[in-house]
Amino acid sequence: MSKQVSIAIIYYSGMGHTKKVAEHVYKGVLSVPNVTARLFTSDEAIKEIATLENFDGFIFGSPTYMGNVAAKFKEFMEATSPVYFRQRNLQDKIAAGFTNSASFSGDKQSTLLSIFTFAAQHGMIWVPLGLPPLNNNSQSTGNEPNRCGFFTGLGTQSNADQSAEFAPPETDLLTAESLGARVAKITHKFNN
Ligand SMILES: Cc1cc2nc3c(=O)[nH]c(=O)nc-3n(C[C@H](O)[C@H](O)[C@H](O)COP(=O)(O)O)c2cc1C
Repeated sequence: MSKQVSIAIIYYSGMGHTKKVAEHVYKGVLSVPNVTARLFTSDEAIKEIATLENFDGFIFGSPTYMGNVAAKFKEFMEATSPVYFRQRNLQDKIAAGFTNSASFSGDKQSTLLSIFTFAAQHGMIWVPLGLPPLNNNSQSTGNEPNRCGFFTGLGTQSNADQSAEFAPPETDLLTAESLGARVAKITHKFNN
């Protein structure tokens, strides 16, 4: 019988949009058999930092604020340093990332690269989004999966004048589920 694996989704969200994306990542993870998952805010993760080594895979998410991860998410990143950087307890775990912001680009790539670098410093194994960007030709409707066109991780877009009740749109939430399912399947394969 294959071993059950566990995934932690750790995110920060100031106004709820990134939280909504995180919840759909979580839903995608749970769609895969023999996988358990837990959603942590970055503050919760800081308080329970010693429990993180029990997870097999991680999906990190932050809104893009001023072209990078939010300061509160950076606090979490730095909190892992004394505990894990020297002990290498997160070495060889699976990792992926997502970010949400108001503009289609909005410098989201910078945020994804910060999350990637964080994972790399811990020796984690990075899983990119794995979906082609289809919103890039004259036939595109703008509702394709990965409509923001990122490869490194997931980028979602929430209109600046819409609350988390209305943004990001359904297509981004489905893309988030796809990332969750992909990370769950790869974590499962890697550990079995
Ligand atoms: C301090 C601050 C900085 C921001 N910087 C950016 C930015 O660099 N690029 C962008 O596209 N949107 C930017 N935004 C917009 C947010 O990314 C957007 O509102 C996002 O949906 C917020 O996610 P949240 O509800 O999870 O906090 C910024 C918002 C704030 C409050």
